[in-house]
Amino acid sequence: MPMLLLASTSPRRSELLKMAGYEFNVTSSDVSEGYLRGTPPIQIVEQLAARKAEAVAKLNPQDTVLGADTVVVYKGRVLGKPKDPEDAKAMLRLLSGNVHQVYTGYCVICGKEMIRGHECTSVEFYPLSEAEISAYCETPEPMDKAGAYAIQGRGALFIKRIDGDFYNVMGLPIGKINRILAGLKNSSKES
Ligand SMILES: Cc1cn([C@H]2C[C@H](O)[C@@H](COP(=O)(O)OP(=O)(O)OP(=O)(O)O)O2)c(=O)[nH]c1=O
Repeated sequence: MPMLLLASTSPRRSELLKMAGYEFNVTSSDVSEGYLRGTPPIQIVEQLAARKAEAVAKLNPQDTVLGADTVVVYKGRVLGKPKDPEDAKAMLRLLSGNVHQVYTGYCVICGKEMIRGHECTSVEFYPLSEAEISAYCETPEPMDKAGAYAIQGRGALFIKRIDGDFYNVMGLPIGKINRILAGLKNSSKES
């Protein structure tokens, strides 16, 4: 039976799909997250999401596959996951007191159909003290998150304002994805 496959090991993406009532399997795509310096963020997240989905779809052509990728962008600088706690501190110093954008690219592949796109959310941080940044970076929370914070975790304390989809910041714009998946179901019923 055709399945929904999430081409992502991100526990947050699984959590959001589960919350939305989907039954799915998780498959790691093992796609390298490299991109060329200077590539626009929209291109980065859409291409990486497509690479992740394509790698899984190739091995599971009968299934519907969802890939996604999230980056944080501050003044044109693309911040992925920090390399180590010092890198995480440097990212948070940049974001402190400022507005940044979070881009999540997504790609859904179902047979010959491929739907890709992105969602952008603006996030404003309160000014953070050096003590706050250091204490946060002693916890594991920032290490596997783009921009070195988790809006859904203790990083919530940094947030002054957001403009856009909260779930997009967590790694998956679930409302939009649900509409795309529902559209696929309806179009397969019609044909
Ligand atoms: C900004 C932010 C990011 N994140 C997470 C979402 C993503 O999981 C992660 C960015 O890394 P990604 O490379 O998008 O995803 P991933 O490595 O976790 O999973 P995979 O490559 O297998 O798809 O940062 C949060 O959980 N909360 C936040 O507030």
